[in-house]
Amino acid sequence: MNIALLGYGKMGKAIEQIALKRGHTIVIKADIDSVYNIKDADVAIDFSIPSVAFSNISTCLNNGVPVVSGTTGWLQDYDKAVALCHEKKGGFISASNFSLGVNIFFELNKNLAKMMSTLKQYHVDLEEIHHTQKLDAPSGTAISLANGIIENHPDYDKWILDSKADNAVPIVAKRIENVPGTHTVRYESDIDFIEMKHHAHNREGFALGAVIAAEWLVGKTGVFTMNDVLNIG
Ligand SMILES: NC(=O)C1=CN([C@@H]2O[C@H](COP(=O)(O)OP(=O)(O)OC[C@H]3O[C@@H](n4cnc5c(N)ncnc54)[C@H](O)[C@@H]3O)[C@@H](O)[C@H]2O)C=CC1
Ligand SMILES: O=C(O)C1=N[C@H](C(=O)O)C[C@H](O)C1
Repeated sequence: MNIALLGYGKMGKAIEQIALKRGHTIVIKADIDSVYNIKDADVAIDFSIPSVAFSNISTCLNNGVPVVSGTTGWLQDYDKAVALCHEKKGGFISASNFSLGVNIFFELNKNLAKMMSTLKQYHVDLEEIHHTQKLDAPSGTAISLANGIIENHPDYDKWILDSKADNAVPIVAKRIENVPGTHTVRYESDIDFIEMKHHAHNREGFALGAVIAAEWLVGKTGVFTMNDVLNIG
């Protein structure tokens, strides 16, 4: 496949390595202010920055190029991207986290929330730790985990960052040099706690998942998630 990388930072470079190993060709490496013809690509993979993600995705969909989006922090425009994809009969996958491990963790989180939904003695907390260059907080993955709890536990209907409130899943965001991404879900009672943690050793899992999603998306029409790609959940 001919792949366009929209964003050639830490993730763009990690994706390039995996894509080349899997026999693909990188035809566009677009970063800030790059000029390119997106139609040169069979599929685009956007790992850029929150303020440009929607514009990059729109460029792809308006030109008939399927697009995989890993950028986080642009959720306010997600519904517009979905509408544009349907209007143009394009292909679009967005995920807060493309790694297989985190997608399994998402399912465990939903199941644990269901089990906890009648056990009022336990209270949930989320923590995410990322490198200090990260632009958004909380992480997209932490928001997905919080939503998994909200959908399955009647005591929670929103999330809150670095604070506490009734009916809110509290999320603490920490920034520490060189951490690729660590997420912890913890249920605490007066007697004990139960904790689930996903720790990425490096960015390889995110990059591999994004390339697998791109391979899967080509030739399909619609809006998809990683559950469709991995057939889990
Ligand atoms: N969904 C997932 O599995 C993962 C998502 N991410 C997300 O991906 C995004 C990128 O992460 P990193 O590569 O670590 O960040 P990064 O800061 O290393 O790279 C982002 C790149 O986008 C470039 N950029 C700025 N304007 C652009 C434009 N108009 N078009 C194309 N590129 C432009 C920047 O110059 C920079 O090189 C972040 O939002 C991060 O949260 C990161 C890892 C995994
Ligand atoms: O910015 C990152 O690095 C990461 N961002 C994603 C997120 O916001 O959840 C995924 C991963 O944790 C790495």
